[in-house]
Amino acid sequence: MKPSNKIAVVGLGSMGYGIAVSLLRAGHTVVGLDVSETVVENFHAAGGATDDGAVFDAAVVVVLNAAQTEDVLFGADGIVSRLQPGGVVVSCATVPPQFAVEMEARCAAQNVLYLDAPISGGSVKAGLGQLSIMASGRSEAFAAAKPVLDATAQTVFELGAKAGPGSAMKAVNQLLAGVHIATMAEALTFGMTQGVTPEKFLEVISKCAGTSWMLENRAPHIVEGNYTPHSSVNIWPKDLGIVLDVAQAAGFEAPIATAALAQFDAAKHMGLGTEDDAAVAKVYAKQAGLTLKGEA
Ligand SMILES: NC(=O)C1=CN([C@@H]2O[C@H](COP(=O)(O)OP(=O)(O)OC[C@H]3O[C@@H](n4cnc5c(N)ncnc54)[C@H](O)[C@@H]3O)[C@@H](O)[C@H]2O)C=CC1
Ligand SMILES: O=C(O)C(=O)[C@@H](O)CO
Repeated sequence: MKPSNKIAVVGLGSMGYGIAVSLLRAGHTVVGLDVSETVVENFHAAGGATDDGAVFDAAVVVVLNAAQTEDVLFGADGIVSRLQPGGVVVSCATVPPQFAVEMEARCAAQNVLYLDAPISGGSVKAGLGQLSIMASGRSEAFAAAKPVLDATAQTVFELGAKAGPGSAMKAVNQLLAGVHIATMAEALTFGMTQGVTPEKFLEVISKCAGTSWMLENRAPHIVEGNYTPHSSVNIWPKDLGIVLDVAQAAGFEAPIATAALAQFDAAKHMGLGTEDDAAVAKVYAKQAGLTLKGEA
């Protein structure tokens, strides 16, 4: 790609918005696309370019799931048809590995490269251009995506020469991440039954061996009673569903991931799907008759 590239970012949510801002900061011309007009307008105000209909060098796709990704790539006005020959799709949503394999083949049929590029680090690191990216794809896809990766990632793991291994590694991460969030909520509310306040839990356990990245990232949301979604409850039935589907296909039992999924499913059924995933604590609080900050 040229020094200043024309890049589309499709999906300006918790992760995509920060990715788009990081690309702007690196000097690229960035068109932000989303079904929400409000976030598109916000991105324009932050320096996003107007879509003039011209072709893109790269499209970074950061929508929620596989169905949305497929629609964005190949549906009506699909972004693949807007890429120049040899342009690249950087596919960042968490999707099943086999889906990534299929998208790579369909892109190749239209002379477009595909990088399987799931992300980790949360919305703050997305905005700072400090994500970890678990990437796999052809060397040409890595080369075409380099300006995007340089602007958005602290660490790019090159996990294979075809799509699939990137998403497989992301599934491994999601097994841990989902279990860690649910376990943090379980321990925090268990502590409340023993007179340990959420504030004291966060202060003490974050400095002890039971801590985790997710505990330190998500427990403050419970302490503050602020469930504005940085990563929604709805992500977890999807991601742990992917984990368990992959596990089942491999003949592998994952009982702890299964238990965590049940807690996120319960949160979703309580109407908490669009809240921050720390709201899984409300499932435990309800069962135990506890009141969390911000709850009536
Ligand atoms: N939030 C997080 O901390 C992390 C999320 N992820 C993954 O990244 C992906 C994005 O996650 P979030 O940003 O949290 O989701 P989000 O729900 O905040 O953002 C998704 C955005 O895509 C937009 N969208 C949906 N369909 C569209 C379409 N057809 N065309 C244009 N825009 C469309 C939505 O309006 C929304 O703004 C997911 O696959 C998630 O699992 C990965 C790592 C961290
Ligand atoms: O950052 C990650 O890795 C994650 O998948 C979570 O923050 C889930 O949304």
